[in-house]
Amino acid sequence: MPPFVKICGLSTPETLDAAIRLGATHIGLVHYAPSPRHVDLKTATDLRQRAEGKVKVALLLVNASQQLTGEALSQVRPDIVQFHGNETPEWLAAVKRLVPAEVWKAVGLADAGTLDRVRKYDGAADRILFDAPAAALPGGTGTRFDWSLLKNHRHSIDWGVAGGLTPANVAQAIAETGAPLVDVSSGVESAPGVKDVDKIAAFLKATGR
Ligand SMILES: O=C(O)c1ccccc1N[C@@H]1O[C@H](COP(=O)(O)O)[C@@H](O)[C@H]1O
Repeated sequence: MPPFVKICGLSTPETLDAAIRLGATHIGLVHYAPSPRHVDLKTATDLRQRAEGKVKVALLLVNASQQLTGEALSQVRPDIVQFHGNETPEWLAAVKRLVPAEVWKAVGLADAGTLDRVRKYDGAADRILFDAPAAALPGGTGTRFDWSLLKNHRHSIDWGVAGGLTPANVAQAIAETGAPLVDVSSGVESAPGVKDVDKIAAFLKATGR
């Protein structure tokens, strides 16, 4: 059974429609001003409504204030909120009590010890997304981590792999980690923030979707 596939950082109706048509199970909208994939809340809401009932929509936030988080979630009404900064388990649990959305937490996977430390999110998050450790930006940089850290990985909640995935390496990432979900952003772009439909197609094909 192929993993779930999330295409993150979509910002136009055309690329959103293509991702859905080509078989993505999830799409991501980035609301984080420093990102080249940032969309304002009006655009995020329009794209979310366009995708309604066709694919699961994640809204990605990074260390957003309480006010911004509330505004974004009540306006966009995503299926999933993906926290990609230093958000605490307590913060995730508080959000989960308030909104009817899945809560995901991205974590930079630097070493085997991270796998133990990340268990603090069990119970607060619905899914852990393993990504490369944060660099200039906390994600979306095309940097991969050592997939062997996830060999035979078992987790009590759902999880997935992100970071530096491309059409050329995603099959290997799936084979090495057994990830139930893979997430890609810059690996399906022709320039930062510009999604490439041919690369999205190649990526989905390589996952078995
Ligand atoms: O996509 C972004 O611009 C972004 C900005 C800030 C935090 C996370 C971001 N994207 C997420 O990072 C992973 C990895 O991206 P990439 O495939 O290595 O480019 C991506 O899957 C998004 O979920």
